[in-house]
Amino acid sequence: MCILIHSGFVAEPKQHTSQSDEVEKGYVLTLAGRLLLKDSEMSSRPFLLGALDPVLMKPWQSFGAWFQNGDANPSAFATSHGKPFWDYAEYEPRINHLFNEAMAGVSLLIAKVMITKCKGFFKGLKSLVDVGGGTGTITKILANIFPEMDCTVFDLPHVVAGLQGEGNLKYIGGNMLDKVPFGDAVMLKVNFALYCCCVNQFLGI
Ligand SMILES: C[S@@+](CC[C@H](N)C(=O)[O-])C[C@H]1O[C@@H](n2cnc3c(N)ncnc32)[C@H](O)[C@@H]1O
Repeated sequence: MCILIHSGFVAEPKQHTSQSDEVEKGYVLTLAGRLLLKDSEMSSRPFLLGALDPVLMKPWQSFGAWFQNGDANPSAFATSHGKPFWDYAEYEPRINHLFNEAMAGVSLLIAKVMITKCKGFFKGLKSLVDVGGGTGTITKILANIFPEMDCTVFDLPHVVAGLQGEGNLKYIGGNMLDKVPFGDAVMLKVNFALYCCCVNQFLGI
């Protein structure tokens, strides 16, 4: 509880009992703490479950080997698992699903901040391509708000497999290293950094 209080997920308000001056101990969730609840509107739970999965934890133990010994792998993940993350996720449906859910969870918070703070940016655009757009959480919201804008979610084929676009939203599977279909605007987001900025904007932490 001390660690959770120190990191701002739980608070310990001072409560006085009515009869005496005795102080009762109690804990409440802070706004940040509520993001960890399963049923919270913008739950970060899938993101944490993803980050703490053994497959994604293992690379941290390979950092030493990756930095030293002239390791030519592109990442510590490849050192641990023999291939880069995206190639691994292509053949491991559990990891593909876990990762996509994690991204979709944090994307709701990102979308909320984008439409409250940056809505003006999208006004008047005829088309938009969300490169590396995952399962399209953010783009679906934008497509709804701007029905006149043609929206495309572009991601790896195994990520968008089986997803059906509707109205002004479509999905394209492909590798951005080969070909990116450019629109008026291209969104290319690094979720974690964006997420931290949004938490800061939204919750002030
Ligand atoms: C950090 S996630 C972003 C998720 C997404 N922005 C969202 O809101 O859910 C990065 C995304 O880039 C995709 N990606 C990685 N390499 C790619 C490539 N070469 N071509 C297309 N997409 C790629 C991944 O599949 C993943 O969905």
